[in-house]
Amino acid sequence: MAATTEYNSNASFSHAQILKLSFQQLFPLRVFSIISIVFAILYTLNRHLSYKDGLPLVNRCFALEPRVFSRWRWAFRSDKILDEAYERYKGRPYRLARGDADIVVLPDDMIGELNKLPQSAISSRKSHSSSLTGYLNGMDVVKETNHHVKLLLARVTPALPGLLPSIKTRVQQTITENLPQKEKSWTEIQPVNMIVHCISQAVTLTTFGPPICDNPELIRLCYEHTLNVFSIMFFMRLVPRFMQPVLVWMTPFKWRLERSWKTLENFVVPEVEFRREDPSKRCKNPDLISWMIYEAKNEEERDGYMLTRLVGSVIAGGTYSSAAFVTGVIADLVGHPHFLEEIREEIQETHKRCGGEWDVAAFNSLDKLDSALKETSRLAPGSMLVYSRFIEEPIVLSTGLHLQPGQFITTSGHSLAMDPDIFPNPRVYNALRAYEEGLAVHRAQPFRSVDSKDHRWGAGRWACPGRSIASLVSKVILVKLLDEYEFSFVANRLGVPTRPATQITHEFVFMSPDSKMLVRRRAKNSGIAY
Ligand code: HEM
Repeated sequence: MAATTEYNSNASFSHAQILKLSFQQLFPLRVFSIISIVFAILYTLNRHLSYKDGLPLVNRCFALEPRVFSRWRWAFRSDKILDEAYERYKGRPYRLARGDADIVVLPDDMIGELNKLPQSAISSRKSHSSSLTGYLNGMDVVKETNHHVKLLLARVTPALPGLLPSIKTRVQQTITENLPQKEKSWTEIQPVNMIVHCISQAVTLTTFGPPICDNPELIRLCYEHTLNVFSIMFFMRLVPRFMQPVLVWMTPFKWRLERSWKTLENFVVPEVEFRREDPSKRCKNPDLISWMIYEAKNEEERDGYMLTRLVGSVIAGGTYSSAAFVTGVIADLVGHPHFLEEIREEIQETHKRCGGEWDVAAFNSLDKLDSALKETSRLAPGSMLVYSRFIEEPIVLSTGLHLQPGQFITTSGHSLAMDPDIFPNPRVYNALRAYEEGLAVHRAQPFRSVDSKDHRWGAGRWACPGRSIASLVSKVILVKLLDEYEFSFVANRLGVPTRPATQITHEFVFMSPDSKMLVRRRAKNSGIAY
């Protein structure tokens, strides 16, 4: 037995020795060489897939990193990514991995040069369509034509003074119907959802004209449609492109959007057909649809289905962006009551001066309110990336940087807005910043102007074509609300009244439609009646 034991223990010893030997000898030879080959392949692939233009890459750790990581980091910490990139590369171009595309972020001073390029060289609409996942929510129609953009600028904007009385009446009616009229007690409301009613009234008026613009179903459709378009984009930008066409049908938004496109079609197509029968008589009203039919250059541009899609894209561009913006202005002023008081005084004085006749000149003379609009849009712009474009022809910039067809470019409006060299104490809210910086410049470059240091409307030929509508309608709503109502914050879980949060998802900055505030009617107000 002993011999056997000895034999066995000897045997196990020799096995262990053999194993150790084989491990030492074979592991380095086989496994290490496999690992080395894998690393060599990965290294070569990584180098091969890396860009060769020397631009620093932001938000991707290495070329082979799965794009979904960039998508998620960008979705939830885009402001920090832009802040870090600006700190390292201020004044230099860099490449931003957003997950959906790698975008060259150019310094702001390149915009002048890019604006001089022919229209065929860079496209804003192809870039917007891609960023908004246009192929999933129908926003890709904007790739086909710029008919709507041109007419918003060339026809609707100059018609605004004539449209103002109708805008004011509708805003006043919506406010009276939707806001509580109690003076003694506070009522909790969802301000974005309330203000979106006012904006939708103005958007349907400028887009469709009366009487169809007052159809309650169309007004409701206006903001529901926008909500679905943006919800699809927000969720789908989180998942890889190859999964999007399937996954989108698993969200309720896609089904709702399909229905809202159909309903919009039922409004637009018969209306277009009716107006097309006699454009010289039926396209006289100053509204976008009439102008689009009247000034169409081909059959496609006056086609009812095409116009449905274009109108849908205008509605989506203007509705919630403006509602969230107006709510942001109110929330900022409530958080800084001394500014609110100054602006209320300005409204009261203007009311007296214009004798209650609130025309465009009266709204334009509200220098302090205009300054507050600039400040809120600086701190919470609709999008942190502005001047986003798709390159269509090879371009060599004066710095020697080559831009190739198929590439996306953009600029970071957020980085400029937060640059202390441009806006001192940039994180501090100062409603009168622009007003105090210099009244002459402030008046020459009001809120609706594209000449702003933070490019709140984008820049150049394709800056937001709805900026004058957004600016005027915001003022119409704010004058009435600030003068006639008092707002307050709802207490958080610790009992502290807290401003509704500004949220950032991807590059978009917005206030949730679910956010709440308190409101009551002011006993002492100027009695502004539109
Ligand atoms: C406060 C509200 C708004 C903000 C902050 C805003 C901001 C912007 C920005 C930054 C752009 C991109 C410009 C660029 O790429 O250079 C844009 C584009 C656009 N906006 Fe606005 N906008 C607002 C309201 C409106 C309204 C009310 C309308 C229409 C009635 C509108 C219609 C559009 C359209 C159609 C485009 C796309 C233009 C194109 O395809 O080139 N926006 N907006």
